[in-house]
Amino acid sequence: MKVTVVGAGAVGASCAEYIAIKNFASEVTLIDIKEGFAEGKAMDLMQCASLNGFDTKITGVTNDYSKTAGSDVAVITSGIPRKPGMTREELIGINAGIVKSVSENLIKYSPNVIIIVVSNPMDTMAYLAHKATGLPKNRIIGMGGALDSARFKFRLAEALGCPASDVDGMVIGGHSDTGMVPLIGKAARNSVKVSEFLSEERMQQVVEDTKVGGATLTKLLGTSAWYAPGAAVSAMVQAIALDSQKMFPCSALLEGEFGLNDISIGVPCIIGKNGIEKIVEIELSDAEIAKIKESAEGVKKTNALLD
Ligand SMILES: NC(=O)c1ccc[n+]([C@@H]2O[C@H](COP(=O)([O-])OP(=O)(O)OC[C@H]3O[C@@H](n4cnc5c(N)ncnc54)[C@H](O)[C@@H]3O)[C@@H](O)[C@H]2O)c1
Ligand SMILES: O=C(O)C[C@H](O)C(=O)O
Repeated sequence: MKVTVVGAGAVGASCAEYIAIKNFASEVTLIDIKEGFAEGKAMDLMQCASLNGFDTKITGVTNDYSKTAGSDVAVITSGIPRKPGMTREELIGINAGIVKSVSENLIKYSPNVIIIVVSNPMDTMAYLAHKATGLPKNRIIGMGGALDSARFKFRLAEALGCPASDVDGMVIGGHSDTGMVPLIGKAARNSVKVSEFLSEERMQQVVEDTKVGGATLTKLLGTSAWYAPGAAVSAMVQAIALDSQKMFPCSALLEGEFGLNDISIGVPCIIGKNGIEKIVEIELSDAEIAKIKESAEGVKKTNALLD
């Protein structure tokens, strides 16, 4: 499998590194607009091959899309990250133009590619990639929910005093500080609902900490996070490569699912060799439905800025 990662910055490089370490892809091409940057990152990563025991060939290229030809999967991380105090939505002015031109360039050389959109504001950027490319809806996947769910599990494990591997939980809705919907009522520790262990107040704290997970890290780091985002993307690419049929919440173009239309937003999806194999319409409580509808209104407001 050939994977292109657009943007060799913090998230792009982290994603390339995790893909290589997991050793499931034959080739990763990093592409960036900054002269020599992707080449440098690729060389640095390739010098890890003998140390970390991977065979994936990583190459870097400056803005030459012919070198991305024949990619099975492309990950778009190009664009600016937020600074402390900013929202993801404030990035739209710069990132929309980047994501549009990158998507168009990618499909010129890789007509069968599956695109994973990471750049923020991610749900709107995924929607834009659909509009710019006209690709079938299974082939454009927004990454947000996989990361938000990992952060939810981290916060749940912290509250429960247990390893994250004991915990199951999912975040749907928009990938924004206010729009995320952590499904706390369904979260469990080894099949036992977390409400058996945690007070209502503590569960609410977990929900709130999860929703501002990205902002909390941005404040600490001075820019947004990259390790968990890179790991989340690589897990999705792996599910495509191995046709795992694994369920991740992803930003998918909806046509009536969950009562929503003409929007890309986080919902549970089965990921396999065709990208989004299926959107899973899980049963939601009335409160959860109200929250996802409110979240969708927020995403639609941001989408309207594209016009
Ligand atoms: N969806 C998520 O869960 C998630 C998680 C983390 C970061 N992000 C987003 O990902 C994006 C990247 O974050 P980062 O921390 O890697 O930023 P970064 O600044 O470290 O890297 C971005 C890279 O994109 C490159 N770039 C800019 N325009 C380009 C173009 N037209 N073609 C190719 N490359 C181009 C830049 O030169 C830079 O190297 C941001 O928008 C950030 O908000 C999203
Ligand atoms: O928080 C951000 O701006 C980056 C990303 O969306 C994240 O959740 O880490």
